[in-house]
Amino acid sequence: MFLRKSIHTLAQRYYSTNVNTVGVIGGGQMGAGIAQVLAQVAKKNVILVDLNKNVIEKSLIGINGFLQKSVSKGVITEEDKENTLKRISFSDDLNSLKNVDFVVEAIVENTEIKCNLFKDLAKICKPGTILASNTSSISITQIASHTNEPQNVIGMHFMNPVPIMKLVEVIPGLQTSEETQKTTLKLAVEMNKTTTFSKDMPGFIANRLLMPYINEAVQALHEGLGTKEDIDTTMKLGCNMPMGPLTLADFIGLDTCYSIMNILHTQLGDKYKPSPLLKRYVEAGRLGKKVKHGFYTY
Ligand SMILES: NC(=O)c1ccc[n+]([C@@H]2O[C@H](COP(=O)([O-])OP(=O)(O)OC[C@H]3O[C@@H](n4cnc5c(N)ncnc54)[C@H](O)[C@@H]3O)[C@@H](O)[C@H]2O)c1
Repeated sequence: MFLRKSIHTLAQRYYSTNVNTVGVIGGGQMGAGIAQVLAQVAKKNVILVDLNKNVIEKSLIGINGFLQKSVSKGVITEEDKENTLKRISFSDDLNSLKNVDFVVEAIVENTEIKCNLFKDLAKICKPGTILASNTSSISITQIASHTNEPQNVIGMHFMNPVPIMKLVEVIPGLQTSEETQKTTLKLAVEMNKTTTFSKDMPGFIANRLLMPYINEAVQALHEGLGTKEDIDTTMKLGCNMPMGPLTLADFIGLDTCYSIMNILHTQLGDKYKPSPLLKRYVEAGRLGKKVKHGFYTY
């Protein structure tokens, strides 16, 4: 562990950015994880903003719980935990981001809501602030067109759970500058993440490949090809997947899966049509693990 920590400290020194304070918008499962890693690993000051005060409370409990587990396992010290928590502040007011150097947006996967948020951010944040979106599928170029500095807008797609998963997909939009790309890559290194680049196409690389697989599993369940356990166990034990596709869908959030499939369907054609059963689950509010009820009950 010592060696790994030293290599990371060296990489951080070599690649460090001028970013001191980062605003994270959306305190759901992704936003909370991004805020934690920014504060814990990259040692940034973080302002986590969510419109919903209950979510803010839940994020704090979640981050605290994750850090406490790491202390119990001996991965970090009690002091590391306290210092991480001190670096994160919480707000329900977007104006609290007026002095940040970098923003990571992680709100609901909805094109109109994201575009409106970026329009507001362009008015609130100081000129030169990099605005990154953690969108799973929405065009970065389209989001950027709602700001007055599209060169500063970029996709920074983290994987779930953020403190554990190594990858960040980086997606430059049509007008994203080299400078914005460099700073984003450096920030990802400071967070101890590995990066890949994807063209700004629906779903980028990860979800262009993953979502049709999950959707097909839902369709298989819809057609009665097997029970949910049959489908998940077949893929887990038969194909060495770390978890079955329906369990994974519950983990991601069925609303998020459905939104991504809709973007793929609208922009890439009928091959990507969401399964009617996925739609039904979303209509029923059975959104997966985050609400304790999806294909499975938690
Ligand atoms: N869930 C995943 O596995 C995963 C993985 C990678 C990327 N993403 C992407 O990350 C984003 C967030 O996903 P999530 O799973 O964390 O969703 P989530 O439903 O857990 O959280 C979304 C949060 O955004 C907040 N919110 C909504 N509108 C807001 C606004 N205008 N201002 C401030 N807060 C607002 C909501 O209160 C909620 O807390 C989505 O774009 C999703 O596609 C998700």
